[in-house]
Amino acid sequence: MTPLLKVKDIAKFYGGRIGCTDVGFDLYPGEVMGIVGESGSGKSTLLNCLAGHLAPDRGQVLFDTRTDGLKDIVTMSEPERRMLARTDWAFVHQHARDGLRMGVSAGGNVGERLMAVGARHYGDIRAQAIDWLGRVEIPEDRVDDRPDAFSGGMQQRLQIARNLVTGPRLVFMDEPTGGLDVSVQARLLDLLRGLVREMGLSAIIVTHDLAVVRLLADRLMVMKSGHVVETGLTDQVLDDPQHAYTQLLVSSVLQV
Ligand SMILES: Nc1ncnc2c1ncn2[C@@H]1O[C@H](COP(=O)(O)OP(=O)(O)OP(=O)(O)O)[C@@H](O)[C@H]1O
Repeated sequence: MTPLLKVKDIAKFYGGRIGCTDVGFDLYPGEVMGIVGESGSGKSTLLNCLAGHLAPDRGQVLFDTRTDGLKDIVTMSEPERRMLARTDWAFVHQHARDGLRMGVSAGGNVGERLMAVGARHYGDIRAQAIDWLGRVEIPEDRVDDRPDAFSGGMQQRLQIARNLVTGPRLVFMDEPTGGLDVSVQARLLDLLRGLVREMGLSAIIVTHDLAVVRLLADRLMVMKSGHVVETGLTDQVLDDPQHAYTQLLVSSVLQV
């Protein structure tokens, strides 16, 4: 099987400081990869390099495009990358307002993504938007409200609807439950898990929360100081960590 994403020897430096280095892995269709590590370990730098938001200093990020097979997104033209970001990719930001248009209604936020991939019929777009609001547990009568009128959890669910409505093949998530109350986090995690399974999504999830990866990720990559120190199946890594740093990470969570 061809990997959906093939990452080869990625490195990004900020002046003399390491952002991330020597990162390589394959992600197969339907697979969810978690990236964990303490603050400053390079998770966001790596995610942004993978999603085409940041140009790495070295390496390749090959994506299995529908038309041309594996193509390096690092050397791809900007319009091509933008097209991918609108169609096959989705990016769920930690702060919903970074991924939403705050001046546009909830229905408009979801519908806009559909229009970006060519939907034109107003009635269909509105119906699909309402259907997706329902899937993320936002009542239909809130469709014309702006995101500012929503709670943090609702905003995050709206951002997820906006991202998934076009059926992307790869979803990048940056701390999707960060900054929310614990009870809201649990509900959001449940919802995300359901959607990921139902849609057979491939995803890369960055988080410092091991509970998030335990629930969502098939595989785990542990980062420290810009390097990957351990990879493996999520349960294996969390239940039997091999690297001293992973052991510390797991035990510090258990003590909470
Ligand atoms: N724009 C930047 N300019 C200079 N150094 C940066 C920049 N962004 C990140 N870094 C540095 O790169 C390293 C990795 O940072 P990064 O934000 O990727 O880590 P992280 O694991 O995502 O952290 P957090 O969980 O706090 O977001 C850190 O040493 C950080 O200080």
